[in-house]
Amino acid sequence: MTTIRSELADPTTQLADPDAPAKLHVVGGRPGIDLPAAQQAVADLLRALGRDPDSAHLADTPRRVANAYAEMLTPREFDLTTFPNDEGYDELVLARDIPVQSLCEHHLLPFEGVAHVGYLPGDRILGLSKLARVVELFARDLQVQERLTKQVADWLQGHLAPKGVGVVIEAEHQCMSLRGVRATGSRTVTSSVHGVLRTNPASRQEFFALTGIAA
Ligand SMILES: Nc1nc2c(ncn2[C@@H]2O[C@H](COP(=O)(O)OP(=O)(O)OP(=O)(O)O)[C@@H](O)[C@H]2O)c(=O)[nH]1
Ligand SMILES: [Zn+2]
Repeated sequence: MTTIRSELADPTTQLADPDAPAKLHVVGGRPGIDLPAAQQAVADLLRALGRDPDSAHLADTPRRVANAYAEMLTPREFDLTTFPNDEGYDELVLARDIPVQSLCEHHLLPFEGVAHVGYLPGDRILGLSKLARVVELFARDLQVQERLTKQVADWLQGHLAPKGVGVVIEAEHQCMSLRGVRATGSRTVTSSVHGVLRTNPASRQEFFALTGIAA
């Protein structure tokens, strides 16, 4: 099997061709994280909040916080493994309840929930774990839920070229529960669908029914 490298979120490499490589190596980490600068910024923030970052209790906090943000903003790399659809499987494949953990770009607070990711295969089927890996690829970023949902759907459509793709994300935003409106327990639902799942009402309805969301 061939492994090729893809820039993060580059949708140019098609795997729809049966002769295409069976593995696409997807680069994980994001450029631009400067840990010493982040550490200094956390120390400055603590000071601005009236805390003493040099006190015994807080001495290691800037390092921990900088590392925590770096980890939360760095998706793991993986191989997008596909197989020929030799059996001509032509029904939906749906992975439900994939954990989603991301950071709201407005408040730098987490939003967490689940994604339901489905596709209608074309010439190739996808290793099942890869649906969760693609969710992580875009979730480990500063995000809004709408963009995250669309990026996962667009990326799968671009790289796998299936007959259709659907993504639903249900998440609770800590910026809406810990602070601000304090609407604890409210979950936001977003969706993005492509191909047959968008254009064919019966397929669309089946997809949303399988996710548990009324179409
Ligand atoms: N559309 C969208 N909005 C989000 C998301 N995450 C957080 N927000 C919202 O972004 C908005 C930012 O609004 P602002 O009025 O600038 O910020 P704010 O004063 O902190 O707002 P409050 O949260 O209402 O106190 C808030 O309404 C958040 O709830 C998201 O994923 N998608
Ligand atoms: Zn927010």
